[in-house]
Amino acid sequence: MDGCRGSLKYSTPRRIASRILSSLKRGKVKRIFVVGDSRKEDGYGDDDVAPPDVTVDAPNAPPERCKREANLNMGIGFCLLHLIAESKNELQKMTELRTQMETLLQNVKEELKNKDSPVVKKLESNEGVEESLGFESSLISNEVLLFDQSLKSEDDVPRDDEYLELEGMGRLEAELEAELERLQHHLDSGELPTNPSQEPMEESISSSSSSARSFSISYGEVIDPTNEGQEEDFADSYSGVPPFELARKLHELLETRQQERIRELEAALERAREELCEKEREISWWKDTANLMSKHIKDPSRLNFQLAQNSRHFLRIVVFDSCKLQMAKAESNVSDGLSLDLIRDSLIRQEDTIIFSLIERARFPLNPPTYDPSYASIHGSCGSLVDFIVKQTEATQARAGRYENPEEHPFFPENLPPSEVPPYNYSEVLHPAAMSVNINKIIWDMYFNKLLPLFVSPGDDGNYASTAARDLECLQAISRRIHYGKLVAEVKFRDERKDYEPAIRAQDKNTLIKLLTFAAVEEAVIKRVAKKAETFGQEVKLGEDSNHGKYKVDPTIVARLYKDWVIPLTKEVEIEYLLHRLD
Ligand SMILES: C=C(O[C@@H]1C=C(C(=O)O)C=C[C@H]1O)C(=O)O
Repeated sequence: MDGCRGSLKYSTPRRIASRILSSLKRGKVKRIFVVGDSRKEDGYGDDDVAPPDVTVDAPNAPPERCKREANLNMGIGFCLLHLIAESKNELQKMTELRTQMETLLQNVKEELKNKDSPVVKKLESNEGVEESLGFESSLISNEVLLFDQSLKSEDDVPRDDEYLELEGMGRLEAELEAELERLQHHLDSGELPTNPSQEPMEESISSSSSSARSFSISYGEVIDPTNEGQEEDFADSYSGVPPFELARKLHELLETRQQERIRELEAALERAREELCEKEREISWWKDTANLMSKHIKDPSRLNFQLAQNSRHFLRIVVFDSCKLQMAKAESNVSDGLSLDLIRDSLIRQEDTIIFSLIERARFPLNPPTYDPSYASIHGSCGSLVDFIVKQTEATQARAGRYENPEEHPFFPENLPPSEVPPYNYSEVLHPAAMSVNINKIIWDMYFNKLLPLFVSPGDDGNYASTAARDLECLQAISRRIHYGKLVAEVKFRDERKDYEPAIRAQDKNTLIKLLTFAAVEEAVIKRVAKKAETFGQEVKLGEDSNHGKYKVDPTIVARLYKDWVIPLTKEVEIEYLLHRLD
């Protein structure tokens, strides 16, 4: 280090430049010239010096004045050459000094890495630190700082969250610069401080030392004093801002920066998690939709009430449009086989089914426990036994494709499973509005609360499950017949479109009922079902012609069923369907 100190006795390039500038200011040269950046360590050679740009006061000055100025310029030129040569020497020595300092720094680093090194032991044993070590420690801190800055310089533009840190780094730089200036001052004066107590830095040392007491963790290669005594001793032997203080500030800055970064990353992670959940929900939704689409889009006429209940709004719109298109095709096709006669034939045939189902149900007494919700508590089911039977049967039949047929309507459409059988190409006759017409709740209420008590005997024979199964058959037959009103309405609408359309547009139910009603047909239906009930419900005995008025189901009740409920509810379905026929 002695050699280093000796080499620093020379004037610095900065001082040389300032002398030149001050001398030029005293002269008549108006514009100054640049010798070179004195802070550059590699400096300029003679060839590197830019030619001085000298301008005299006036181009047409008297000859004596020009001569004086030429002499002055020459003098300045010689002076400059001399100074440049001195600067070059100075820079060379600075370079050597730097090399020596780097070597020394490297040695200290290696020693610090080695726990048994005498330097560390010296620090740990609180035997004081030589001035040179203080200087090197400062350099180490400086190097760590520069290292950090070099990392930051990878980002050309500092991020917003780095401004705080940059501010801190600026403070550190200022402190280091002050330190270097103090060093420069000593170099200029030809001596280095050997005894810190003689320096006018006691205050600074004192404050730095006290703040360094809170320093507990060393960063990188900075030496960490482990107790107060060490710090004080170290501060005593140090002439400027202690390396501990610089390292502590650097450490705090880095810690703050890392904590902020962690918080940012955690927030980003949380946001990403939420977005992921949302995406998963969306994917699951699209999967459901795709399943429904794949099952129904091939044959939109098979869309039933279940789809109307379960599918999402947009799916309804898509399928609805598809259905409308196919409806137009169906209407233009005269051979779709739809006629009032055929429909009436079907209704007549269904009378048989209804009457036979009533006869079957009449085999059992009322069996009240079948309808008592408190009678049985079946796992996974709530409600009565008949509720359980109907729900389970409908679920099974739904999987078997029953409700793919537009003529079938479930009593519990909620949460019905989809069909698992290959689709059948049912004829596309009805308007899509048919999907939303399901009056099974009314039928359910009518059947259990009004009809059933009329045609079954009171009593309890314990056959509740069979009783419920027979009830379901009656319900399904009656429901099928009543919802056939959609087809009746469609055919009548097509036959007399010009009469129906104004009433539909006006949503005029009374006019629609008048258009739909055929009183003679209704009367014939009622008479026929009564006769069928007599025929189907008679006791057939060999050798006897007369039944003696005993029927399995009272024919008058069957007639009443049709008169009071089946025909009116059929017409209600017709009206509901027609009201949306032009949607
Ligand atoms: C079903 C028809 O439409 C209406 C309803 C009837 C019924 O439900 O049986 C009978 C006659 C009409 O009033 C039809 O004309 O056949």
